[in-house]
Amino acid sequence: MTPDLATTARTALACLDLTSLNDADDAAAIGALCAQAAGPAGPPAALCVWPRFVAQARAQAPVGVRVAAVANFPAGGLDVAAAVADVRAIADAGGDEVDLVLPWRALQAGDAAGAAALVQAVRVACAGRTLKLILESGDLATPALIHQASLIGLDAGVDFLKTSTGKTGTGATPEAARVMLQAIADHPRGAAVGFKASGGIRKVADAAVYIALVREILGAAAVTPQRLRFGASGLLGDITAVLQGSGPGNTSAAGSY
Ligand SMILES: O=C[C@H](O)COP(=O)(O)O
Repeated sequence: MTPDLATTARTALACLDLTSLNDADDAAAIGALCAQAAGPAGPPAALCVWPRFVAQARAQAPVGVRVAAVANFPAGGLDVAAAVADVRAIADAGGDEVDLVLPWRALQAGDAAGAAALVQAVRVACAGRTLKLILESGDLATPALIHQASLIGLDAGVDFLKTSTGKTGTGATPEAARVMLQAIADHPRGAAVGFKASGGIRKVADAAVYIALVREILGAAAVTPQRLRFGASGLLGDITAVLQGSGPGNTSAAGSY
């Protein structure tokens, strides 16, 4: 049975990494993000910001909302020391989660070992924190490369596979999501790994597509913030509109998955 739009909106909110990763971000922008997280619809799963804003987000986010920050972002280079420095800055500022960009261009060029080495080094550097690996699936483009990138993350011990930075032409696609989800399902540690759709997700109807894929491939029990996230800078508005339009008593994020 297809969940109704309000149920989908509640699920999307509970699994939302409310994101602000603009070059022009300043303290006011992060303050506004934290205010959004405390809005009438209810709290998201996390905030996702630049490393320099982790301390402010930590101080201003509603209780229970996790703080994520990006590393090796957005370019996804091969500089291990710089990526590890990003992680250390996030950890020192109290961040809970790291969203790391895979060196996807290096992978495309045939340097899978170099890409894997950076992910492995970051996994060690952020031990104890949630690590999401951004594959930049829209640019990897082929199922074979998306699958290879997924295995790099799964073998390195990441906690989530994430589609996109939202900074290149193509963001999340159902086709790439299916490849990533199947890689998770087929991997020995897959039961402990989640999926994060990001890049261009603006409507609850967009989120419904990925919720259905997670339910189909990982099972209904995986449709929780522990195994499903949405990285989005422009989804909360539609979530709020759907929940407000669904009548009184439907503004809580708690809801069936
Ligand atoms: O998760 C991180 C992405 O930057 C979000 O992409 P978006 O701005 O298209 O929602």
